[in-house]
Amino acid sequence: METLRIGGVDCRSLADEFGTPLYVYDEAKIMKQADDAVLNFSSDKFDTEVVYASKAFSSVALFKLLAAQGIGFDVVSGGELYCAMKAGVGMDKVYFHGNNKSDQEIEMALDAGIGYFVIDNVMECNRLVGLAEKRKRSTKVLLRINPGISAHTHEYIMTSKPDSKFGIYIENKEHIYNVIDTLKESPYIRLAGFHSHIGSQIIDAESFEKALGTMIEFLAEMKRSKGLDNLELSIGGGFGIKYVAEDDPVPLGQMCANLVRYAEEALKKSGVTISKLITEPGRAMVGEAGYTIYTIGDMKKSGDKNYIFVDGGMSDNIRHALYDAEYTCVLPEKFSKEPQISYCIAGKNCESGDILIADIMLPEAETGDLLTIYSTGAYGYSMASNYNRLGRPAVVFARDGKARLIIKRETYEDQYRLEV
Ligand SMILES: Cc1ncc(COP(=O)(O)O)c(C=O)c1O
Ligand SMILES: N[C@@H](CCCC[NH3+])C(=O)O
Repeated sequence: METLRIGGVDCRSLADEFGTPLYVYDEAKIMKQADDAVLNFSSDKFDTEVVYASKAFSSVALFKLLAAQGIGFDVVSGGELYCAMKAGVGMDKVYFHGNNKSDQEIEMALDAGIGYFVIDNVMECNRLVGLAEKRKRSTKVLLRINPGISAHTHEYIMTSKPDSKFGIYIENKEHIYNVIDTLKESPYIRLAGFHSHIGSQIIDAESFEKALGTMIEFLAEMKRSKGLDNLELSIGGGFGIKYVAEDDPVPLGQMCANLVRYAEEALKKSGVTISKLITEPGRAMVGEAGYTIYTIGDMKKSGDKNYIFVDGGMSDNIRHALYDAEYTCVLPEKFSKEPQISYCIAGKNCESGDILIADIMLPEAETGDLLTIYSTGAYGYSMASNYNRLGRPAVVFARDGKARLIIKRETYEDQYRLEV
């Protein structure tokens, strides 16, 4: 029988061995994305580094896999940093992001000897300088600049509007100079460069080029006004992936190659140099490699909707409820049957918005069938919750016909353990 295999393992075997709902990653797909990014993000004019934005999905197994490919890590919390530490990744390749790092998180990162803090605002800069001095720890810093580029994506995941909560707006020279001058005085902290990130799931290459061009002009201005040159520049991540048939994103490797070439040309024109160009893909590294397998439970017709209820829902994937995100799915054991019925795929959470796919044509479904949603590898598990006290699913890596558990299913007991 024709069926869907992930990493060479069929969905029924995965469901029987690990239960459902289940997150499954095709390990070879992740490695290919990592390889493509590292190979194509390179230049003979400056150093380059690919950093994985681990908010998309973090786990010790994944961090080990990516570290072995030479990739660095963007973390935004003590928790993500802890995961990187447990995976034993090189701390010099860790970048600590976030717009409200606590003192405790800053101290943890300083003590761990991370490579870079990406400073979000003036207050954070002052706290970091004070804490580094108190602990006698040195570190490098990138300052996050909001270049004010509006990219075509969902409003909730744009980060570069002038009033965005992230970074310092490019026109706010008072705050930018304040950070630069403060860091100049610090014996422990060195300003290594600047960072920008314009949003997520951006499909048009033009927005990235605009942001890069704006940041290079900004570097030229910093050279003129502050004598800063040959700094590092991070252009963030945000590269879109394919969720549904209409999505046609530029492949990650191609995007990386284009951005490097664009940067080389823009730098030449503007007369500034950089020592390193950094990019931070999250979604594009893991999104399309991830699948969620559910078991179909009850079904019902309500109004003109044919509901399929699955054994998970917004608690394991909130993206449709939050951003109207679209997905596609199959019944993996009815792979070769003609789609003939329009279904609404809903979860078991107690919320009307608990929908995973609003409308999709599938072959006739029955209770007990498996249902597999594609491209759930980014911001699925990482944004999962315990709503209604459903446990987070297990996560599995599959490769060459073998599957291995990398995160256990959360049990009632796991939740009860936190009670006092
Ligand atoms: C600072 C920063 N870098 C990188 C990313 C990764 O974004 P994406 O997963 O869209 O590639 C994000 C998230 O949008 C981010 O906030
Ligand atoms: N979590 C979002 C994107 C935000 C990316 C992080 N700044 C998503 O699922 O698409």
